Amino acid sequence: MTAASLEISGLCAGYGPTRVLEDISFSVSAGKRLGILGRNGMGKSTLFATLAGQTRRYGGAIQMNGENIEGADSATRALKGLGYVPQSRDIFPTLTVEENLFVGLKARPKSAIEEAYAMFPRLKERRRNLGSQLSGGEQQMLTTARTILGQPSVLLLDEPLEGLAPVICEELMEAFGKLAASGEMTILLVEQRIQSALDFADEVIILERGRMAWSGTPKELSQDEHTVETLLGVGGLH
Ligand SMILES: Nc1ncnc2c1ncn2[C@@H]1O[C@H](COP(=O)(O)OP(=O)(O)OP(=O)(O)O)[C@@H](O)[C@H]1O
Repeated sequence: MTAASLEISGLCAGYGPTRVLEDISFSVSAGKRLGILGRNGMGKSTLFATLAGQTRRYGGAIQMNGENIEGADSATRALKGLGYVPQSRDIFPTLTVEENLFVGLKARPKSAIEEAYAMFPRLKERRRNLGSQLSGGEQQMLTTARTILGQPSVLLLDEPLEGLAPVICEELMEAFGKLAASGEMTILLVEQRIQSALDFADEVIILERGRMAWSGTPKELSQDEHTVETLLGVGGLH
């Protein structure tokens, strides 16, 4: 597993005739962490779905390690190392935790699921439970672990903390921090919990009505009250 760089330039995309993203350009170096912020409906999930090849692209380029992938279908992008954990926590409800994890292994040996259990020990405790019997936090752990077993070089995490208790959020953010620190993955995180995203990220971008409205470091953002208030709709970060 080796982290890949990601370069997005002039990306325009949407759904059928509806344009959502306009002229999005940014890059993330291999092994770095990008936080993507913005209020509801500003295009964050559409950006991830577009990177994963699940929307209509009107123009622009997506490069992983310098290779253009915007013309490839979703399955090919996944094979090239793009791992996407959607907001919907797509697990198989009628399969057990362990069976769900087997799906993520692709051609890897079954023993590799120990990597998932090392990252999320709760999943090992619940390995014989059905997906439908899991709590929201456990479902998030399962869908994340299943994607990571595929050894992605770029990982897209869409609002992993949504609706979860603070203690579970901490557990997840700690696991993401370890993954990022391993240097084996480039991680893009969409998150409404602004402080969690800022604690995690090396760089941040903010989307506003489908366009890039701001980019900089977490430190620059936390010192820029005007941007925080106008683009994120909150009065301050501390
Ligand atoms: N499948 C779809 N078909 C048509 N329009 C869509 C679809 N999914 C999202 N949209 C529209 O695209 C725009 C951006 O939505 P998106 O879900 O990307 O925003 P978001 O920033 O991720 O919001 P949230 O934080 O609420 O998840 C919205 O106007 C939304 O209504």
